[in-house]
Amino acid sequence: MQNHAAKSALIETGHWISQRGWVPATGGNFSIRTDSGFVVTASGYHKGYLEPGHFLELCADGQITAGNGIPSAETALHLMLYQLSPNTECVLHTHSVAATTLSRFIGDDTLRIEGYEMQKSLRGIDSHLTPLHIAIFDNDQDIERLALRVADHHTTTPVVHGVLIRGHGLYAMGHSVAETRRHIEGLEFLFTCELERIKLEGTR
Ligand SMILES: CSCCC(=O)C(=O)COP(=O)(O)O
Ligand SMILES: [Zn+2]
Repeated sequence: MQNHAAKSALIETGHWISQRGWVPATGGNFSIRTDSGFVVTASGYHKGYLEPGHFLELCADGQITAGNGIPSAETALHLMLYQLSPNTECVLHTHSVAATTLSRFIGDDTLRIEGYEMQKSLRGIDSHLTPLHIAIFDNDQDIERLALRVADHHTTTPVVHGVLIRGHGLYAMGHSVAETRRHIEGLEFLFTCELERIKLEGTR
């Protein structure tokens, strides 16, 4: 994809994600793999109101080649996800209430989801009986260290659809912008269902 088309796709994706309440304030960041490297959102902007000037262009090794401002504070994690999965074309990071609270409630390092038809919204899953495992990493203000922890985990348990950062949000990935959006939407739905289920079970 060319840089111009990538920025347009992320602006439209930002509207869509923001309308769902998944990127409040300045939360979240987005990127796409391009013909010349990557396009990533600049740091500190509201992702529902992105403009063409709110992006940085990076070359394949992550160095800035064009754009104003500073790249997202979480760029290192985006770059690591592309490095781990050569077929990944887009990474979308959200700060939804469901992803933030569920990742804090689950004390384990994995969220296990099973029994939902909507698991089939994720690439490679064709039954509600196929267990879905989403890794949860403790949050860290040192994003390069966090990215290395994700890489270390990936060596034994490949990251396929995305990861949760505890008390922070979701990183979703896909082989196209459309697939990444479908993964975000499917995962957010599943997280909301799990939160509701946990709340209901508490009243039993
Ligand atoms: C209040 S948002 C805190 C930073 C963050 O987690 C995020 O997703 C946005 O950071 P960016 O530098 O990409 O704007
Ligand atoms: Zn974030």
